[in-house]
Amino acid sequence: MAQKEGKQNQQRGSADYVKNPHLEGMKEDFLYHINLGTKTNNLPEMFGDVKFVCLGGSSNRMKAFIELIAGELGMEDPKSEYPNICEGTDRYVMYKVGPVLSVSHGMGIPSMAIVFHEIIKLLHHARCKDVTVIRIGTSGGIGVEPGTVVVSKEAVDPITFKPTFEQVILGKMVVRNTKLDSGLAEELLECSKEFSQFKTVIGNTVCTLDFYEGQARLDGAFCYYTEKDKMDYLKKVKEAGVCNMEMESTVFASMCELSGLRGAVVCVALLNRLNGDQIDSPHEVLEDYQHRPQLLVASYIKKQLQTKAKHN
Ligand SMILES: O=P(O)(O)O[C@@H]1C[C@H](O)[C@@H](CO)O1
Ligand SMILES: O=c1cc[nH]c(=O)[nH]1
Repeated sequence: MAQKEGKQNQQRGSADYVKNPHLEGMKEDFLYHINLGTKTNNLPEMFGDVKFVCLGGSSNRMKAFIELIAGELGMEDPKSEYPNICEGTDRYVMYKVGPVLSVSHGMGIPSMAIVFHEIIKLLHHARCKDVTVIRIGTSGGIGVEPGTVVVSKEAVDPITFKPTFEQVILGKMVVRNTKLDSGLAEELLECSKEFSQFKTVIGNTVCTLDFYEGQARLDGAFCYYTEKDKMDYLKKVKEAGVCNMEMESTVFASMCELSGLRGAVVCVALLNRLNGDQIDSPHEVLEDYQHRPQLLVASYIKKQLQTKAKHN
């Protein structure tokens, strides 16, 4: 059942990020997986100034990102202490410096969806406005050099390569739109020009349910297809304008669309899947690759904040 939800699209930038009448009647909304609540914490005081939320799979990456942001914005903590706001739970981590929130989302669609529901409600309860959300991640490149940063034009499903995300709700299949903010993607691409040490491209991103069979790898625990089947599929993927594959972009984009949040997906390609499946580059090389989307997004945020400050 293709729902019309996505078409009722909210105005981007509006603070009305949640669309749930049930929330109003609740005594407390406890955001269980991030260990924060509307009664337990003063969310407007803690988060009311948030303008950027950056999400990425791993806890260490998101800690490194907040340190980078602190440096870029000249807000370093002399003691280098960036407390994990979600300390009371080990599901996700969250760091904040000025108007930037850095949050881990774990691996895969369900993990991303859970934390993003709670982040959207957090923004709502904190009465945040004009928030931009960016996933900074890693991916498998399709026909691009390892180390290339891909800014997603569209997050597409792995069967039809259309910008849709399917979710089972009340036992029925609901199809949601996953169109990303094209203006934001272009702004990020423009910003990437200052980084001559790596290439940045815009292209579609396939979102899968699995890293191995879901991404046509030959090196999983099970594989019931041939190398030719794999290459035929990856060729079709490439022909659909896809530059990379990862595991969270469609649910992320669909939730941006539903909430009205401006969203982008910026992932580095760790390898070119047309040349292999194993990610076996040296640790330092992978660290350097993983740092690239962070550099680009941190620079973008800095510029946006500087422009805003000039106009105020
Ligand atoms: O957050 P990252 O970019 O690391 O997420 C991608 C997609 C999967 O969650 C994971 C697989 O290695 O990498
Ligand atoms: O190949 C890859 C690499 C990182 N993340 C993915 O989902 N796939």
